[in-house]
Amino acid sequence: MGRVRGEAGRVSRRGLLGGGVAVAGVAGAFVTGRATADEAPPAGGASASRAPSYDFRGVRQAGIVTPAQDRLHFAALDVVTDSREELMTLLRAWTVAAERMTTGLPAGEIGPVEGSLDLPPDDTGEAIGLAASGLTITFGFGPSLFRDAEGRDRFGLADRQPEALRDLPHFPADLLDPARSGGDLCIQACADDPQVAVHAVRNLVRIGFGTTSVRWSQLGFGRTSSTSVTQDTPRNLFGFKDGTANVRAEEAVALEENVWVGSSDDASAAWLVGGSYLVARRINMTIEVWDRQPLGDQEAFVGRTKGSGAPLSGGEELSTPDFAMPGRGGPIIAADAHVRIVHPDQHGGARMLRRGYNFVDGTDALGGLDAGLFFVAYVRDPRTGFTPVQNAMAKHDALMEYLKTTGSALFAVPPGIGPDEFVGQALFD
Ligand SMILES: C=CC1=C(C)c2cc3[nH]c(cc4nc(cc5[nH]c(cc1n2)c(C)c5CCC(=O)O)C(CCC(=O)O)=C4C)c(C)c3C=C
Ligand SMILES: [Fe+2]
Repeated sequence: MGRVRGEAGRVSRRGLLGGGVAVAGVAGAFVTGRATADEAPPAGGASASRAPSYDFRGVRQAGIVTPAQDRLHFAALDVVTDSREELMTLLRAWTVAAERMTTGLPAGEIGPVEGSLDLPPDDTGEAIGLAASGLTITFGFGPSLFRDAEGRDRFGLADRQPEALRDLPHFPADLLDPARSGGDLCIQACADDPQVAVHAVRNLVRIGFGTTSVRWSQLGFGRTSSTSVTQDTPRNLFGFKDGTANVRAEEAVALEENVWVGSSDDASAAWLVGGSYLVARRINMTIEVWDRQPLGDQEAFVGRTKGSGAPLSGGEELSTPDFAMPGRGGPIIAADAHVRIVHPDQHGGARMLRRGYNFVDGTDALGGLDAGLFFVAYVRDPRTGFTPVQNAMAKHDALMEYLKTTGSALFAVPPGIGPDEFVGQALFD
């Protein structure tokens, strides 16, 4: 009791342990490896050894084209107040905390162990000694933030609800758990250290106490996409390279066409221009059944080889698939192969920026792994960029026999912010 508050706000998490260099403030922290969300990644990518940090402020929110980090903690929250002011206050507080944590600082300026012994700390402490670890925090707004289930305007925002921001349709073969679906707000925290990602979400949830409650959350590991040409293609839990044909940070034109909301897209959503839509789908994979399928069948279902990830029509991983090449009794890339069904050629050229993660949430009642892909994709318009692709998959894709979608949500992700702005501010102006 009576302990004097120190200058913990001026000390990095590493500095708190005494093992690192205390920094003079946010601007000076972890300069090495620092990048803005729109920049190409620092040389070497987001390797833990270089421990880069990414600016929270910028033209775009970080965590979209940022080279996909290894770990995810995703949370969907419901707003439990009716007050627009309280919602804005929360977004202001989240902005301050997110900017600090992505720099490697504690969530609050007092810090986890420097404050009064009589008060709860303004940071929970489990990231003491950990670097920024490439942490990005990306915020989104769900359809239910604008209108409740009865269509009532909750916060005076209804006339700003984008046309495209409606609940996703119920797709054939969806087995959705409402408790794992939807949400007024979302937080996507990605980092190369799982504890840093969990710390970020935990502290934002703590700050939101009384204004928000967590609806559902998902941990992920082993990114299943590359979002930069500097990254190797990782593998999903079926053992296949995943992310080969993804939209990359370096593809400026493709990003404008497929990922960023344009100025003429929606008159009621000027606040979203330069942002994107985040589609989240929790897809269980029946691992044990898949593992009993012959290698040749597994490759036929995907349309690529399991080893190199090359299309079955030949070449290397990055070779263009030849969907017309004949095979035995039909095209060599089968009519129901995943890469054929979802290919942009089948969907008016629509591409998406995939940013999903593997998950294993223990075992189910039958002893099988409760495991799969937490599919995350950023699209300019889900009505053209996601829904037709998902519908085609649900109806025709050979992979579907091994998939069960248990959670689903859509969020509008506002663009980045300048100095003194809070995340999503333009929605309230
Ligand atoms: C509706 C969109 C998609 C869902 C849902 C989806 C689920 C899903 N995908 C894999 C495995 C792979 N997907 C691959 C490519 C790929 N997938 C989608 C879309 C969805 N996938 C797209 C648009 C693409 C790219 C197609 C192209 O442009 O060629 C691949 C191949 C490698 C790659 O390009 O990434 C694999 C493997 C699983 C296991 C899965 C559900 C659990
Ligand atoms: Fe896919």
